This record gives sequence, structure tokens and C-alpha cells, in this order.
Amino acid sequence: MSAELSEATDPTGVLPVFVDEVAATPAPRVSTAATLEADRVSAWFGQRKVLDRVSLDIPAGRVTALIGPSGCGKSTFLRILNRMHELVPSAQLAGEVRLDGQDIYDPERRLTDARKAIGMVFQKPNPFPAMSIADNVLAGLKITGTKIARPDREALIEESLTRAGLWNEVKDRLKQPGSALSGGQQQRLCIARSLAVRPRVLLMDEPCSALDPTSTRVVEETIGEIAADVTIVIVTHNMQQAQRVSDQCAFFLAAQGTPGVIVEHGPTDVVFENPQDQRTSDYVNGRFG
Ligand SMILES: Nc1ncnc2c1ncn2[C@@H]1O[C@H](COP(=O)(O)OP(=O)(O)OP(=O)(O)O)[C@@H](O)[C@H]1O
Repeated sequence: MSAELSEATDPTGVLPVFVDEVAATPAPRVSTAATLEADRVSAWFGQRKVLDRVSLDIPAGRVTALIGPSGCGKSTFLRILNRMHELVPSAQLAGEVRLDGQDIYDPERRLTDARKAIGMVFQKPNPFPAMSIADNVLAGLKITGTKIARPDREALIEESLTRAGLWNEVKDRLKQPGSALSGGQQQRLCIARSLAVRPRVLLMDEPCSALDPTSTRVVEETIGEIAADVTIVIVTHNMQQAQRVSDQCAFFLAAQGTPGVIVEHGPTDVVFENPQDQRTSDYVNGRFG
């Protein structure tokens, strides 16, 4: 897993951005889930190629799970989907990523647009610990330079926390620090922080791996509830979780010494119950990885 850099420098997943933009108050929420298409994406760290021509269509308003053994490039692929890969100095990539048909790497397009439209939730819950719960929700807006009128702030805090399944647990203590919450609540706070920016896609890198089973189930329910409004791509090592939450699955594999590829992808029930490739069958049935 390679999120250290981003977690250290940008816990919201929207940096680096320049606070030079003043957007209007966000419009009322409607489903703005977008499609993502990865088209022959390759990636390198220095001379080392870690992904080879990976193509994947990610449908709007659905949950797509990326599965596969450690080191096969799932996190790298996820980070390419919102231009975080380029934060690593030695990182390079080839290919295209299109958000509703528009290349997010088009030099004419601003990095901030991709980062606002495509949010990220990391493995380890990373709220700003000393910041209040309410301010944590608004933190992504501040980082993207999005201004919001004070009366609208409260509505957005309630809406985002409600969508993240946390409102009822925190509505009476919004001024308490984010660190006062349990791990599972902190992760839902991070989801609320991402949702407050109104992303069209939400990338989740093993979002439950630091959580206990009960918190995991609550986050999974949250994923199910928000998926109609925001396209979700989730990396998970938990095969049961992939089956519970996703509509489609992509199985990544890097054979020894070679870059990661997608061996098979398709509807989750097919990938798990009737995989076309023996390697997929072996992996989803726990025979390796
Ligand atoms: N910042 C980095 N610098 C150099 N190599 C990296 C970096 N991040 C990842 N890699 C390498 O790229 C390859 C793919 O890593 P990645 O984290 O994408 O795999 P993964 O499938 O997400 O693994 P895991 O399931 O363990 O998180 C690995 O060989 C890894 O060592």
C-alpha cells in the first residue's frame, strides 16, 4: 500500500490545490455520479513498470471492487484515477483516464477539477485530530478554496454526516474534536469530509482494513447508501467484503517480476461464482494471495 505520501501531505485527497478559486455555494445535491474509463494505463516508479496497459470501464452510480494479491498495483491504479500517482517524484504513467468522457490528464484541464470531482478515502482514518467534527467535514472545502455561506455550512455538515451514516451519533457534539470518535466513526467522518466536496466518484483504498467487524459493516452500509449518488471504486483484500458491496470486480495480478494487469473483470457474482480464468478462481477461493 502506497498511500503514506498522500496521507502525510493531504489527508483529504484533494491537495495539492491552490486556494485561488472562489466557487459559489454548492448547488442542491442531485445524483452526479460519473463514469470513469481507464484506457491502457501503464505506470512506473523510476525504471520499474508496475502496471501494464490496464483498461477498465467503471460505470456511474455503481460500486467497483479492485481485488488481487499484495503488490499487484491496485493502490497505484486507484491513485492514477484521481491524479495522486504524480505526487510521487519518480512516478510516471501512460494511457488515459476519462471522467464522463473527458481526459482528466488533459493539460488544458486543471488538476483541481479532477481532485474535486474524484475524492479519496484512505486505509487509515485520518481526520484532523484537533479540529472539531464539524470543521473536519468542511476541511475539504477549505482546501479547495470553495467558499460557503455560514447558514449553508450547517446544512452541508448535516447532509454530509447523514450521508456518511454518522449524523445521529455526533449531532449533539459537533464541536468535539475528531479524535474523540472511535476508529469506525472517524472513517465515516472522513467519508463525510469527502462527500462535502460533492465528488462524482469516490475512491476508497482498503477503507475498512483498520476497523473492527461492526464498524466495517456500518461503513459497508454507508457505501451501499451513497453509491447511487457517487460512483465508488474500492480496493479490498476482503473477498466477502468485495462480494457484499460491489456490483463489478476487477482482479489484478502481477506475475513474478512483471507489471500488474487485470486478469479478469465483470459482474461480481460472475467473478466469484463462475470465473473465466483459473487464476481468478484460485484467488477468490483463497488458494493463493
Ligand atoms: N512510492 C513508491 N515508490 C516505489 N515503488 C512503489 C511505490 N508505491 C508502490 N510501489 C511499488 O509498486 C507496486 C504496486 O504497489 P501497490 O501499492 O499499487 O500494490 P497493491 O496491489 O495496492 O498492494 P497492497 O495490496 O499491498 O496495498 C509494488 O511493487 C510496490 O512496491
